[in-house]
Amino acid sequence: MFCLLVLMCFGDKLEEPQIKQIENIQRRLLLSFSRFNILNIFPRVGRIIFRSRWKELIQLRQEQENIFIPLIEARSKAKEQKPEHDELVVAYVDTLLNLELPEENRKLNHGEMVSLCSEFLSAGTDTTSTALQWIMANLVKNPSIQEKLYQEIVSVVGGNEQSKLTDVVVKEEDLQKIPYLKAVILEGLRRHPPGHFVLPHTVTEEVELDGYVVPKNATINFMVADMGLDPKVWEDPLEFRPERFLVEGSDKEGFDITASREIKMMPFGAGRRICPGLALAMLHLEIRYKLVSAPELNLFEFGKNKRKSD
Ligand code: HEM
Repeated sequence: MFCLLVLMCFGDKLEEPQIKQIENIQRRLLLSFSRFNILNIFPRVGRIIFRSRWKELIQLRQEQENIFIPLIEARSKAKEQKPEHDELVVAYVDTLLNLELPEENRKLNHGEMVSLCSEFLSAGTDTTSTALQWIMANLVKNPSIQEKLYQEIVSVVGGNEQSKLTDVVVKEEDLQKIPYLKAVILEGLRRHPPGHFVLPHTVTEEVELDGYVVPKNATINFMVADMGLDPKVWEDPLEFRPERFLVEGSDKEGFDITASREIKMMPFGAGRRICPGLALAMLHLEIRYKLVSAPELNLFEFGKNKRKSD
């Protein structure tokens, strides 16, 4: 997942040592997050009291810039050298290089681009892979669901008992014809959302909600995981039952994951701060799912073998 996002971010297939370097700095920054967060509370005093922690943060950031900026500059040069009509698959960095901030009438500086690339890599890796792990765990636990999904995929992409699914190329447009797969993924996100909360939000004006006054500037959050388990909204909420996401009397999946019509669950948040990677994540979850059916990692076979030995 991380390698894929690095490729999407910087556009070039990097060598493994370079990817490892990026991974290493991202991991160190992420793991130090809670230790550095204290510097955010009283920045001026914090810098003096926690001097060594501040120094460590500056060093890490410098290290991150030293790795990211050459990649951003390389991309900028490549774009200059290649005329517009040349085939250069658009990378996230390209969109940042093109971006003009309308209110300030300027381009992004290198520091801002580094932060945005860092956010892109961190926000998309563990979320998607955690979701995928829960979905796979539930398929192993529920062989009948696994079988139904397997049959649906085979019926769309072809293949029979002898041929391996990996012999068949699954195209993005095939995904539309596999609504049960989408339903399985939605059920995974309901039952085990990777984030139990959204990012902290602030109310811009005082509001009254259910008799409680929420003062202006208060930090608020939402219990995402509990929403998906609310028995008033979901029948047998603890059960893994993808069918609940299929429209009754049809084999189509018809759930609005953007929560724009109603909010029954919000694994990606809701409203204008909704996860900007939602569509990408859903695509990765669907595509990745099929990739794990490679013989050496065959989830379907794993499930079948397990059933036999049971
Ligand atoms: C299953 C996968 C994912 C889940 C469940 C998820 C969930 C979320 C949630 C709950 C938020 C906070 C929304 C809020 O504060 O209201 C968020 C924010 C964000 N997500 Fe995702 N996400 C996923 C994948 C991705 C991917 C693949 C990317 C990009 C590559 C991404 C990029 C972001 C960014 C940049 C933000 C911050 C947006 C902001 O500050 O307003 N996410 N995500």
